[in-house]
Amino acid sequence: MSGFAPAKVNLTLRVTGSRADGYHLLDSLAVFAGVGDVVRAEPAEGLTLSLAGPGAGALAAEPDNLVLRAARALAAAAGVPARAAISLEKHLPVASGIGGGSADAAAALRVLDGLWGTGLGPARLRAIAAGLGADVPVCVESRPMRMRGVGEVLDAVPPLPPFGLLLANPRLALATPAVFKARAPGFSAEADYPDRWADAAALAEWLRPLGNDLQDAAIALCPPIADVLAAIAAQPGCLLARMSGSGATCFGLFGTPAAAEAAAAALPASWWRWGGATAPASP
Ligand SMILES: C[C@@](CO)(OP(=O)(O)O)[C@H](O)COP(=O)(O)OP(=O)(O)OC[C@H]1O[C@@H](n2ccc(N)nc2=O)[C@H](O)[C@@H]1O
Ligand SMILES: Nc1ncnc2c1ncn2[C@@H]1O[C@H](COP(=O)(O)OP(=O)(O)O)[C@@H](O)[C@H]1O
Repeated sequence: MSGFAPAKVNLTLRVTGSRADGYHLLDSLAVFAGVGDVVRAEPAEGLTLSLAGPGAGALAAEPDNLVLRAARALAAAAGVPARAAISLEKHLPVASGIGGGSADAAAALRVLDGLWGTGLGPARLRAIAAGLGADVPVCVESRPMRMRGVGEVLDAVPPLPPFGLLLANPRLALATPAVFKARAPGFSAEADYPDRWADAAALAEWLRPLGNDLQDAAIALCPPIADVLAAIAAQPGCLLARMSGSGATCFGLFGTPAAAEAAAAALPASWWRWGGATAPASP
C-alpha cells in the first residue's frame, strides 16, 4: 500500500496568542502542493523503515523518524502489534516550513490504518495526529483547511479558485522553535474570510495584508530568504510571494500551474524548486 505525502503551504499565517506551555495559537490557511514524499508499507514481522529518494541523506541520522513514531502511535491506539516494512521516498526539504515530516507521519497513519485493517477513521486518526505534532492533523486531511488552535482546530474554507503554486528553498534548514522565539512580541487578529474568491488575483489580494507573522523573524535568522522572496516576486505573473510556515521555503501564487512551473524553472538551479498545481484530494 502507498500514500502521497504532499507539501503543506501556509498561504497566510497569523500568530494570534500563546499558551502556557510555550505553543502559539495560529490562524492559517493551509493548502497542499502537487509535490511530496511517498510512504509505502508491506506486511512484516517487525517494524522497519527504509529511506530512498533525493532527500534520504538529510534524514539518515534522524534517530526517531516521524513515520516510525506515527506507526507506533497508531498501533498503540488501535491495540495491534506494530508490524510493517515501511519505505519513505523523500523529496521535500527537511525542516523547511512545508511540513514534510508531518506529511510523512500523516501518510503513514493513512497507509497503516489500511494495511492493518484498523479502520480508525478520520476523527481518531486526527486525534493520534495531534499527539505527533501541530501540523500533523491538517496533513491527515491534505486538503485546503483553516488551521487554528495550535494547529489542531480545523475548518473547511470557501472553495478556492484555480491557481498555480511555486515553491523554492535555498537549501538551508530552519528549526521551527528558533523562529517562534525570534518573533517580535505581539499578536495578530484572526482573519475575516469571504464567501468566495472570484479568481487567483482576488485570492492574492485577500491574502496580501494577512501576511506570515513568522517571516521577518525567519529572515533575521536566515537572510537568504529575502533573496528567494525577491526572485519569486520578480517572475512574470507572480500574484504573491511569501514564506510558508516557519521557513525557509517560500511560495509564489500564480494564475495557472503552467505559469508557476515556468517560473520555477527560471529560479537558480542550486535551490530546491518546484512549480505546478495543488495536490489532488487524498483517497
Ligand atoms: C509553524 C508551522 C505552521 O503550519 O509549520 P512548519 O514551519 O513547521 O512547517 C506549524 O505550526 C509547526 O508545526 P510542527 O512542525 O508540527 O510543530 P511541533 O513539532 O508540534 O512543534 C515544534 C515547535 O514549534 C513551536 N510551535 C509549534 C506550533 C505552534 N502552534 N506553536 C509553536 O510555538 C514550539 O516551539 C514547538 O516546540
Ligand atoms: N520523515 C521526516 N521528514 C522530515 N523531518 C523529519 C522526519 N522525521 C523526523 N523529522 C525531524 O523533524 C524535523 C522537522 O522536519 P519537517 O517536518 O521537515 O519541518 P517543517 O515542518 O519545518 O517543514 C526535522 O528537522 C527532523 O529532525
